[in-house]
Amino acid sequence: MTTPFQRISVLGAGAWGTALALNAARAGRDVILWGRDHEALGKIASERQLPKYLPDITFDQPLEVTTDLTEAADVDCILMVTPAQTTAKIAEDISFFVRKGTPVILAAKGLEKNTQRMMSEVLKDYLPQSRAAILSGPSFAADVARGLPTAVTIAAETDLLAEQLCASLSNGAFRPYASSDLIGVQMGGALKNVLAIACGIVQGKQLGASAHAALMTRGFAEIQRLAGKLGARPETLMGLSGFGDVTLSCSSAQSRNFSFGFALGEGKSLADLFGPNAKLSEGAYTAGVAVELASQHGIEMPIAQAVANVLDQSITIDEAVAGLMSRPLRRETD
Ligand SMILES: NC(=O)C1=CN([C@@H]2O[C@H](COP(=O)(O)OP(=O)(O)OC[C@H]3O[C@@H](n4cnc5c(N)ncnc54)[C@H](O)[C@@H]3O)[C@@H](O)[C@H]2O)C=CC1
Ligand SMILES: O=C(CO)COP(=O)(O)O
Repeated sequence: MTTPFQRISVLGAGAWGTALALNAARAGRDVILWGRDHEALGKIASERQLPKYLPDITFDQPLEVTTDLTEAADVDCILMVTPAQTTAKIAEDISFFVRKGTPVILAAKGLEKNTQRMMSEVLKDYLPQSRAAILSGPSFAADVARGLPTAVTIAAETDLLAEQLCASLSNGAFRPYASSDLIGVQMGGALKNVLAIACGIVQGKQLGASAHAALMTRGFAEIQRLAGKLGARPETLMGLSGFGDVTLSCSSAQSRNFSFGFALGEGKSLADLFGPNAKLSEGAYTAGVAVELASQHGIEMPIAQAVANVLDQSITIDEAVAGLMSRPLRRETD
């Protein structure tokens, strides 16, 4: 039988970090949740609630919390669950305390701006003594926090480690599948957020269900092209962390990326959407990185390009739609 990692810390007490901490507790693990907001952590510990990120949910598990990174590093396994652009800083802050060989599961779905690094590359640079893993797949934090069922993929460099991590986090409502395709699992998760913004725009602008399905399909082809070029395995992209998460995030208003796009499509301004109470939309950061990577690798990603251009305000949504519809005709599978 695969031995689970018993003592687990979760770095990041937002929606997904808190949901994953609850999930690990349900799996029978000893969990400690690290965050920087004393007040929010206090509410999690004393009232079993996180109103800002998980409204209307009272947790079925008690959670131990800390603001001390040293304590959070003194565990058998770490889950890093803060936004992608913060992974480097947190990995750097904790690096002195993490023991050699500690598995670190990365759950952020994004690519780093400016450096274009995947999360596993960030980890290698700042926490080289750790063993990287990726958790990704169709999983809204609120669903997981409520204990609703889903399945995800956990990738690690060895099958044994991936299986151990799956055994550590699985419970009656959370079914992880093991993989050794770190690139495929993280690229699927990062790129689907860009496509979810595009699909939200189409819905918000009322371009119709046919446009939505066509965009999702062609966007998925783009994801397969870029991720495949970077080394992802095709079967990974057809799995939970690729097709599965595209299906979820591109068709549900529960997705923050989809609803960000929807609001844009309805005519909300970018200034409003990036305002002080803005919800995290990882795709807004990843769009530009995806386009840069595509250009470096000679890959066409017209939908990601259109999202990036709408976000940098170099074109309007109407121009983006017209541009996509007037591209030269070609074979579907080229
Ligand atoms: N919410 C969801 O349903 C899912 C989210 N994810 C991914 O998980 C990652 C985190 O997302 P959420 O938890 O949903 O976001 P969130 O916005 O709910 O929470 C982010 C948390 O990170 C903290 N944080 C931000 N900057 C920080 C810093 N520099 N140092 C320490 N803490 C910092 C915030 O205070 C907050 O507690 C994202 O990459 C997202 O794509 C993945 C799967 C599901
Ligand atoms: O990744 C997610 C679901 O699998 C969450 O998506 P959003 O960040 O768009 O809410």
